[in-house]
Amino acid sequence: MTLLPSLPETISRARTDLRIGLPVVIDGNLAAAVETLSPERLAGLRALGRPVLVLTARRAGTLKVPAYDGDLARIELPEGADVAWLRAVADPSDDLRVPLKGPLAARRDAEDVTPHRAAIALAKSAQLLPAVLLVEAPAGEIPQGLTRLPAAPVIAQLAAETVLSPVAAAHLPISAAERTRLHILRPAAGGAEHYAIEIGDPPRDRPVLARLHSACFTGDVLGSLKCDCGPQLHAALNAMGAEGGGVLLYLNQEGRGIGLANKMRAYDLQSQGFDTVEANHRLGFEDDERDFRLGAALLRQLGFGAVRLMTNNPRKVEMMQSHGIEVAERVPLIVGRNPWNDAYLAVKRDKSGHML
Ligand SMILES: Nc1nc2c(ncn2[C@@H]2O[C@H](COP(=O)(O)OP(=O)(O)OP(=O)(O)O)[C@@H](O)[C@H]2O)c(=O)[nH]1
Ligand SMILES: [Zn+2]
Repeated sequence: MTLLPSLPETISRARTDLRIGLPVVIDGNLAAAVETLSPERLAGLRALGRPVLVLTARRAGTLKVPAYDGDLARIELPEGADVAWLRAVADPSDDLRVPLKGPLAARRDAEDVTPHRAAIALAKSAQLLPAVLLVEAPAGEIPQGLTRLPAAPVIAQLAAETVLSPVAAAHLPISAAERTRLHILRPAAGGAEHYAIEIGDPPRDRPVLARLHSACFTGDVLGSLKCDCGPQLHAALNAMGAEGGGVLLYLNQEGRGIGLANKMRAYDLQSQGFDTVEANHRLGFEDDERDFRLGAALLRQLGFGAVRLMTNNPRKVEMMQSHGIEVAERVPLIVGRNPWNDAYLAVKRDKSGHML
């Protein structure tokens, strides 16, 4: 291990840089997150060349801008475009109040957009709006002291962040089972930690009752009626306690991987009439940004090879099976329905294929 940062460590630094408003350097381009960009740094980027606003095809689609790069759109900045203009284009919260944001001209020249793709992937990984400003800096004019990253390896690394190291574990009596052990595991690249809640004596020689539970602060902690996460969490723990053994993976993939701030943006859009999928798309995200390979890696790391998976989401079953975990049974987990989440559950059933 040299004293210099590895690629995962550099990515970890880059996430923080983007979140505090610093640009990063990707293959000679400076890239900054629109969400945290200051007027001074916008001026600094403009002094280097002609910045372009990079959006995902999902966000571009809601703005009626063609995504000539397939999954991305590179939008020219009109004269005088300031931080407020950039934010209004990137953030959909005002789309209905200020519907016309254009005209927006998208670049269609065949430049290599790998740096643009890496910048968007980093913004998503930093749980920021997936909108970045990118400018090619003339050689020799890249400011010293900024985090530098290679585009293609960043994309590959972000897609493969499933290596976790156990950090600590302890006995934690909970109401569902007094013999419970909480494990904390940390990814190599310094991203969010994830937890494994081991109930009783979960068998490793036969399919174990298991659940991959995605963090939901609003549901798990505040008892939100907008979703079914809280009741699912406690029903799963209680079932494992009653059975004398099970494992619940608590994956920090809040908001189906977009983070709590973006989930609250999505909730605000939902209060304007969009459904959960439309809201994610309007923000520039996919329906579901989670990487369930994490769950399979965690189960294997804890010595489990076969599960009876408590879920209504067939995609979780498929992902476990395709990543080496035998799913002997899908155990339905239909709880917590109420008038506030009826429509949400219906969208999960009708648009995301959940078995509800
Ligand atoms: N972006 C977004 N995320 C949501 C919304 N409602 C709940 N979530 C998140 O969705 C995740 C839970 O995923 P769900 O789709 O409800 O259920 P699932 O985990 O895929 O499937 P089950 O195993 O059956 O629970 C949690 O991370 C929640 O924070 C929403 O309206 N928008
Ligand atoms: Zn929830």
